[in-house]
Amino acid sequence: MRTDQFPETIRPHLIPEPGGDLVYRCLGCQTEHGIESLLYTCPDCGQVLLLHDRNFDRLKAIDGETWQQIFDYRRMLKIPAVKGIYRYHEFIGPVVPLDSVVYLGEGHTPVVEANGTLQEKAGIRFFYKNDGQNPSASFKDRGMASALSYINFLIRQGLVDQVLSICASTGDTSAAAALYAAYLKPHIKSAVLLPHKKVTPQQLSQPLGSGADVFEIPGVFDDCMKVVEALSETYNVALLNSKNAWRILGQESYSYEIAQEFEYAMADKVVVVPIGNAGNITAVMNGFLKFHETGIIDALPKILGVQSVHANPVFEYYSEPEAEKRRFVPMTVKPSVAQAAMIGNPVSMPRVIHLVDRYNRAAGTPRVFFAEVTEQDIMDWQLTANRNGHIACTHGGESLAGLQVALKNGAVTSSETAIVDSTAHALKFSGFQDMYFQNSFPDGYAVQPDPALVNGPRYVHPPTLKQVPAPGKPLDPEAFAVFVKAVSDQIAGDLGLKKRT
Ligand SMILES: N[C@@H](CCOP(=O)(O)O)C(=O)O
Repeated sequence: MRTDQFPETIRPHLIPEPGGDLVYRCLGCQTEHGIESLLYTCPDCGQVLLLHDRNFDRLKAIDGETWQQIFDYRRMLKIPAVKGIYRYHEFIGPVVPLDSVVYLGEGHTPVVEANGTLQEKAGIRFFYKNDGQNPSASFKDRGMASALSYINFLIRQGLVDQVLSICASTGDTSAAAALYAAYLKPHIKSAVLLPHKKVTPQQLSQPLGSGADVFEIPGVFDDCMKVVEALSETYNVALLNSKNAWRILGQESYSYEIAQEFEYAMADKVVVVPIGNAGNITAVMNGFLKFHETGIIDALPKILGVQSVHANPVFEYYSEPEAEKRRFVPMTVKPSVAQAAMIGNPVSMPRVIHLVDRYNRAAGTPRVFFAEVTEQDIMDWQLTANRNGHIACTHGGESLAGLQVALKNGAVTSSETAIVDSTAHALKFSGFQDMYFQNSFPDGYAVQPDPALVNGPRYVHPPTLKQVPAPGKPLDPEAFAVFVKAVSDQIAGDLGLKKRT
């Protein structure tokens, strides 16, 4: 559709123009800092930052319904820069001109309703949002598109050049960072730090394939994060973890997409997200708060944050019912199948504390809840989901297991509708499925396979067969006919097939 074919009321807003007045705002001392250089913590007090639009109120001059139409009409545009997370430009990164936007196909991931069997088992109507269908197969691409678009903007203005991006990762962040940095070659090079042997082979292959410098460090993610923080304090590098507030802005698109997908009716919705470094739950709350403040959504949805009992510092913090008595205590994590969330000291914890409070106050009632789940339940629910036509990763299993806990303890009721986050592609974590099927989980995980969920390939080589084909060694037609008959008879027998009459 050409722009002159859109309704007149929408036309002036269709193609976003740079605007807004973004600053870093410190969550500790509230000081604001300019965005001309990349800041990760407040130079005055060391606390984490969020990006704040000092001119946010200008967005309220457009009513909520018109905004809804703007986003809906923008769906039809063929301009790459607004095909991804920048469809919500005014809320994601208003200062970034469209020609600086880096679009690799991120965002607008499918929202898939669970089939009847799975909904019945789960006891609630629910949808998976498959963020594994992003370019590097996780939700981190949303944040990288934002952070790298901003860096690209700085490069184009001649404010920076030859950037070295750096991040600590349990796998997904490094894959996303390396991918987006590779796209901006030669201006950006990337280096990633991974905890040695705590990243799946598929995830390790991703930054290697994108040409990043990959460093493996003894310890766990939290140790890598400390090294990355030290490097970013001492050297001229661009930190790409979600400590970088531009990452949070991009990940807010997850909330905007859910709102748009459900026609902006959020009153009866529950958004379920797993928590690791806590950047995602931060972004999800902040995103919904912005849409609520501008009247784009009718209400704030419930948010359910889920952690494994093996890495549950956020859950532990909120398990103290009296707010004044809560103390955050970083923990030492144990092995978890939700490996991307094996984090004991989430960098966004101060943001979570700040935003949970704001969210609940804006809603006028508690709307943010937390659940902890066992490793066993994570695996069982992941496999159950996938047996019902999904591609949930272990974190998708964790989210679904958390929804069960919330239904049992009454935080969520069966009359609501849940949107469950599968943060990455199931294939990144297929090794855990193998361990489950082969009953080979090391003791630390405490996972025992449910025989009803176990599966494995069956090798078919009937003993009567004298010859079988091999690569480059086809059988002669007669021997091949014997082979086909013997093999198909055995498979038909195994499957209990009846002959055609
Ligand atoms: N799960 C993460 C850990 C780092 O998270 P980030 O969002 O702070 O970058 C990963 O995939 O590495």
